[in-house]
Amino acid sequence: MTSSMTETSARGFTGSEPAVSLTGVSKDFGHVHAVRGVDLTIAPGEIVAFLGPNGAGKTTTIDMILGLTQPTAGEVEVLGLAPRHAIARGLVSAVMQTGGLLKDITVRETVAYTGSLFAHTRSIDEVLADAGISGIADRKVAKCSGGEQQRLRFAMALLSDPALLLLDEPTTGMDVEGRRTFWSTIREDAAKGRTVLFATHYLEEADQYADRIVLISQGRIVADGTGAEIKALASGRTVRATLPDADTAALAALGGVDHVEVRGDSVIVHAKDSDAVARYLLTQTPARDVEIAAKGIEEAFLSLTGHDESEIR
Ligand SMILES: Nc1ncnc2c1ncn2[C@@H]1O[C@H](COP(=O)(O)OP(=O)(O)OP(=O)(O)O)[C@@H](O)[C@H]1O
Repeated sequence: MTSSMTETSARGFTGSEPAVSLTGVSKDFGHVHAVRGVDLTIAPGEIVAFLGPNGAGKTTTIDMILGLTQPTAGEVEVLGLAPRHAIARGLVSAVMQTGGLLKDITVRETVAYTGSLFAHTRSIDEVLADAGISGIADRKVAKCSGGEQQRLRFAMALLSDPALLLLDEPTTGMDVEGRRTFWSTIREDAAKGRTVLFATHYLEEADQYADRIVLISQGRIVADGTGAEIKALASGRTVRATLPDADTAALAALGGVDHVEVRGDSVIVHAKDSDAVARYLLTQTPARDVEIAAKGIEEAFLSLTGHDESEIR
């Protein structure tokens, strides 16, 4: 056990409770059902990606874990405590996407200023080193790249030595190299035992940096597994064609077809063997405008949410 985790236990967290426990959690904003009946347990030390398209409910769920918003129904526990209590004990920190930095002070001054707001914190040099920004400690925030500013936010989040770190789309706007450096810093730190939950739109990012991916769509968990398991769901291709009155049963019966959908005059077929579908459409039907595309994550969500939930869990 590291000294930091011993210190964490002194704040009432023994490490035996789940880092995050959501039971039947829903959140409505008026008539918008942002989160619908989510059950999720994250064990201490896991690195979990919340993967989902725009509006899936990722931020709303993270906000509930942070105690920033209350669920309409269900229960949220963080390290066995109500979110607000866990935050008050410094057990949870967050790295959000933007905002919160003063441009005219240096990186070190920013961390020192944040540290001065807490009663007990780790040393400034230690968190700068863990976030990989000791070398730019005297640089003005305004002169830091987007990636460096995110690592500064990460350093600030490390001051309380949280057991749980939440990151909401932390690499938005960063280039590939910036992303890689940012994530290798996070992973190195997480290896010491910190639990990390991050939201992302990118399957690749989730696959590379998380141990487990929770796929969320329209407020529901539609899949939960390793990167390889989730990638298998997102593999295959989509064949689209203009075909009024498509015989969906015949299409669904073709080998390797996962899902058939009709939208107006178009038919959309998700399939492992797209050639067989295209051949069928072009030779056996009056289909026009046949297009084949790799099934991206958005298509995977569509095909997943088109299934009965019990089939894909
Ligand atoms: N304060 C609010 N008032 C009304 N509707 C809201 C509010 N916050 C979120 N929503 C709605 O709830 C749904 C889920 O939003 P949320 O921000 O959680 O999704 P997300 O997965 O984080 O999306 P993104 O990737 O775009 O950040 C959306 O339909 C959104 O418009």
